[in-house]
Amino acid sequence: MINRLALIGLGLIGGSLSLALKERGLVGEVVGYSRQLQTRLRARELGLIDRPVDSAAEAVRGADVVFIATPVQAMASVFAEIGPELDPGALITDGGSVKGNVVAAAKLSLSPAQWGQFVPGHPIAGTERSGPDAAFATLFVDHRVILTPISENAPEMVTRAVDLWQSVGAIVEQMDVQHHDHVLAATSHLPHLAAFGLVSALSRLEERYEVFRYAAGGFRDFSRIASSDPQMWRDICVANRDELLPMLDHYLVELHRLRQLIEASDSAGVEKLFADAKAVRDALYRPATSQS
Ligand SMILES: NC(=O)C1=CN([C@@H]2O[C@H](COP(=O)(O)OP(=O)(O)OC[C@H]3O[C@@H](n4cnc5c(N)ncnc54)[C@H](O)[C@@H]3O)[C@@H](O)[C@H]2O)C=CC1
Ligand SMILES: O=C(O)C(=O)Cc1ccc(O)cc1
Repeated sequence: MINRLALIGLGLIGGSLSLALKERGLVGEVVGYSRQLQTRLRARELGLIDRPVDSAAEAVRGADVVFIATPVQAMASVFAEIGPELDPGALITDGGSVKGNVVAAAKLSLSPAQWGQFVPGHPIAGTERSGPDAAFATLFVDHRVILTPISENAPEMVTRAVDLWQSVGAIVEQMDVQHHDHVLAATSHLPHLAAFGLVSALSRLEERYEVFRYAAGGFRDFSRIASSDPQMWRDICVANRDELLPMLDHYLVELHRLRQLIEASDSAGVEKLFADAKAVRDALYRPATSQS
């Protein structure tokens, strides 16, 4: 049971965690801060928080759990601001999609004792929607959450972070920071880059209106995540550039290979590449029915 939860960043992720805890009766009071007053008021209206406050520092005062859910590049200023007000027993954790830059920012701003209270985390659950209105209580159910504990964490702090996420239905795994950023560059950051890039490229075509008018389901599926929040994804791509750029180059090599196969009218080569990719994708998602 959490007595007082401090939520910093009142959007999809922060709001959903709060709703999930509230729905289960696992939290006493939720105090919330988000940069814009309008967001704070809307979060209270929607029942995501009980008490809006005017600063991150004020939010963490007296809180036994602090959850930071701002875009990742905003977290450095949040850590700097909350340091002086943190309770010595508080669990500090976050939901940022990149862990390396968040961990570095926390280390820079927190005192040595507070640094051991910080258990970095990342729920692998979300949607393309953002803001307080996008939050919903079941977001984390049966989804993975990756924790990337640091060596200075007391085991009790890590256990509290694990319990927090398990209590809202998530499946918790642990890995080191660098490995997290490497893997997520491949499975999440690169696909978002590809979707934003495809929509951007098509939108620059002279015949763009016709192109989009005749877009089929495939375009809709592939491009959904290009409706995600631009600021959030700007932060992720820049923060994780060291892992993302080699992954992007790897993808470009594959696209170039595909281009060469098509240019050579190498039907067998194209089919083999597609068949191999289909087998991997089908094995991952095991379609209920096969229609071929
Ligand atoms: N959207 C998604 O599907 C997922 C997002 N994440 C991560 O969770 C974090 C939050 O993402 P969302 O909830 O989707 O974003 P969101 O845009 O819905 O909410 C973020 C909130 O933080 C506020 N904010 C920005 N700068 C701030 C600052 N300096 N101080 C206080 N508040 C500030 C924004 O105004 C906004 O209300 C990000 O780090 C993101 O990478 C993790 C998993 C999934
Ligand atoms: O909308 C989708 O399908 C997502 O992929 C959501 C998402 C966005 C960012 C994350 O760090 C994790 C999950």
